[in-house]
Amino acid sequence: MSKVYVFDHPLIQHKLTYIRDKNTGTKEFRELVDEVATLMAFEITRDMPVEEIEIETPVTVAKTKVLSGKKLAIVPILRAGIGMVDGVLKLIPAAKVGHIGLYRDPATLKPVEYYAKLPADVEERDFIIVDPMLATGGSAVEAIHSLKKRGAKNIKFMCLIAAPEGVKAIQEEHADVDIYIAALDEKLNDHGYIVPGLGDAGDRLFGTK
Ligand SMILES: O=P(O)(O)OC[C@H]1O[C@H](OP(=O)(O)OP(=O)(O)O)[C@H](O)[C@@H]1O
Ligand SMILES: O=c1cc[nH]c(=O)[nH]1
Ligand SMILES: [Mg+2]
Repeated sequence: MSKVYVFDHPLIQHKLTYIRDKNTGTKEFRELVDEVATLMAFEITRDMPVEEIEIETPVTVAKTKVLSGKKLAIVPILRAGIGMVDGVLKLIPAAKVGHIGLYRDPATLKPVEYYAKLPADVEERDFIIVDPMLATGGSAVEAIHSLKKRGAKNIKFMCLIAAPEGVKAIQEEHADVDIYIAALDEKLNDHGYIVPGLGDAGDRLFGTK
């Protein structure tokens, strides 16, 4: 069963409050999403493998640790996932970036894939899918299928706000994928929006409404 990690760090919760606030404008919304993505990347990389090397400090020779070079890729679900990419890359600049284009049909709420481009060495990489919202879970489940179909084996899913329905959908379809969220909200409304949520993440990031 997928594990669910809720990052309830005070800095993340504080910034999330202003992300949720309807009076927060596009510029500030984008900056805050970027900052929270960096803070979440710090937590999500806690289990990254390290190896010991020997270096010389100005004082002596020391055995010390560096990342062991595990290959990573970040995959935003277009469009809204784009808002989280730079924040993650600040901490993991060597990661490659793939893209999965999905939109949720407003009538059926089903995801429609319109684009997919991943790094060539898919099978050698660990993947972090990023998207601010996990609502019905349709988009996340489809994006994970899309990555697995192309050879990805080790996948994590990271989002800002999740509804219980979305968490359940990933757990039922992809029990091997752990879920990392900043807040677990109450429910979905009749239009499939997360309550209390933050509204439409893509529109708020890109100013399209
Ligand atoms: O869990 P689900 O019910 O599938 O909903 C979540 C999806 O909805 C939003 O994307 P949207 O379809 O609004 O596309 P956009 O990013 O282009 O705005 C969001 O960014 C997720 O990808
Ligand atoms: O609340 C929601 C649900 C899906 N997509 C969004 O952007 N917001
Ligand atoms: Mg949207």
